[in-house]
Amino acid sequence: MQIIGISLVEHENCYVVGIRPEGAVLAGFAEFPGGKQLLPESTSETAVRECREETGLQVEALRLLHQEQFTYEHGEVLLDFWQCKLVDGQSPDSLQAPWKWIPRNELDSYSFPPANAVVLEQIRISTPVD
Ligand SMILES: Nc1nc2c([nH]c(=O)n2[C@H]2C[C@H](O)[C@@H](COP(=O)(O)OP(=O)(O)OP(=O)(O)O)O2)c(=O)[nH]1
Repeated sequence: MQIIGISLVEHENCYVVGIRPEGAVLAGFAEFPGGKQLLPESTSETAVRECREETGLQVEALRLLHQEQFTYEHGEVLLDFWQCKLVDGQSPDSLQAPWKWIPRNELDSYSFPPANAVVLEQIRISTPVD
């Protein structure tokens, strides 16, 4: 099973969202920044590292919002979804294209992979952190 760390980066009621590229598994689906755990890092470290590598944003992980085990055709994954915020001094404008800040109430209009359903509902009913 693959262990995946994912960043749910919230800032002023918006979240960082991308579209999975051609050639990737689940190409064309929306995604939060994340990827495979590289031992010996923890999944919160994975989430922070992948966010920096993929989006240019330096974030800190606040808490594990949800853990989801899911079986895709390409294999079984364990997804750790970490609620994250920008570190002090990190401008939201540093977000690299094609990633975007998407308002919470617009997340519904994106097609995320099925393993994201529960965490998306949690985000929908949660209170903004800042
Ligand atoms: N990043 C990300 N992956 C997700 C989300 N939802 C979801 O089911 N996944 C799945 C798709 C993949 O099976 C797995 C992430 O693996 P990946 O292949 O993108 O990881 P990676 O960036 O380390 O990949 P690579 O460098 O080896 O290509 O998690 C999500 O919101 N974000």
